[in-house]
Amino acid sequence: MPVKATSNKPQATSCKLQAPCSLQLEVCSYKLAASPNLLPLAAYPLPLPHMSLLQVSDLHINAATGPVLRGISFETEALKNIAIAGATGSGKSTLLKAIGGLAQPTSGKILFGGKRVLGPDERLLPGHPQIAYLSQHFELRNNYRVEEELECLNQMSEGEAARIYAICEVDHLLKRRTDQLSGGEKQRIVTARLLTTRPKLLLLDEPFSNLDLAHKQVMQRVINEISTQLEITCMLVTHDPQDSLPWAHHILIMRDGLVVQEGTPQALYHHPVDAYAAGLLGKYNELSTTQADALGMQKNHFLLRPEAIQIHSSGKGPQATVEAVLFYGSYYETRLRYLDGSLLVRTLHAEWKPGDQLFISLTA
Ligand SMILES: Nc1ncnc2c1ncn2[C@@H]1O[C@H](COP(=O)(O)OP(=O)(O)OP(=O)(O)O)[C@@H](O)[C@H]1O
Repeated sequence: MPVKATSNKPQATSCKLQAPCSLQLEVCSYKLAASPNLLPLAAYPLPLPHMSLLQVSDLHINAATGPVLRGISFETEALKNIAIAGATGSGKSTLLKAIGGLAQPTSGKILFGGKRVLGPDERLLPGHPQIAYLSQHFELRNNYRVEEELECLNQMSEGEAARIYAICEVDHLLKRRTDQLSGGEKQRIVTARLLTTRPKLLLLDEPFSNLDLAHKQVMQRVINEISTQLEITCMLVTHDPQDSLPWAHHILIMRDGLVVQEGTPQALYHHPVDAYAAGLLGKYNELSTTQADALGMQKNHFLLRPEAIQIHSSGKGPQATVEAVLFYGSYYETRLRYLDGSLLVRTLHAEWKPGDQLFISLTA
């Protein structure tokens, strides 16, 4: 019987670093039965090419209110784009924070380049030197120039930093004050600031959630360049399948603190384990037995994507009545009344109107 994650948010504490400048770190604090002792700072060698970049094994995080992560295991290689999808409260942010050393595991292991990632209870300064976490709640100091903000964590030469600023499309903003920026510009500056610390893994927590289409497209371009030009592995939490499907090499589907399915975008889109997984990656129809039988499908219960059904104005086969036709720019969605339920069908053209009787079949 799965344990439901609670709806209480974690205690996010802000840890202000003073030197060389202040940076907000989001650290999750959980009440643990026993906190491990402080361990000495470890050396962080780069992972060898044959090694997994990241290995998460049986990761559990318990909050005072109940389990948040309940035994997560997966591994990934360098330069594979990983997307994490899941309903609100399924544990996506907590997983990212644990990977970044910002949330303390209750049990289980996170290895980065073969070495254990220490949690915030085990390090004086929470976080991992080669893992950067871009929070949904990033901050810039007020009344500073962008170039001053960017200097604060910079470990790079002038030329290298200039490349980062160009990739993040902030090079034209360097002389601006931080209170004269849009949300999207601020986000790219925080991203550039993180990149000047030379991370090997960049964790992006819903980076598109507050952006309009134009800023979103810029950020998508920036993220692509970060992995291709800078060779930094990116892991992205997103609610939108339009962000994850074309970008990811591998997707993790989370539910109630568990990874319930993982695989390539194609495998997950076409073969979801259940309606929950199907719904996270796009629209779907869940056919009744009657509907499935009439379409010649064997199973009692069947999930069908809207584009897996064809509409014909004449012919033979099951009939359906048009209820609504919705225009989405590059395609139409037609809602049909079909036997004991409805059906959503995606088409490029729509020559029919509500009330029309049509024939349907499965796409070959
Ligand atoms: N420190 C904590 N104490 C208590 N509950 C917590 C704590 N951290 C997380 N939770 C709970 O665990 C669940 C998972 O939270 P998390 O923020 O990781 O989910 P999420 O999938 O990222 O959600 P969203 O998509 O809304 O950002 C939520 O129900 C949250 O309230």
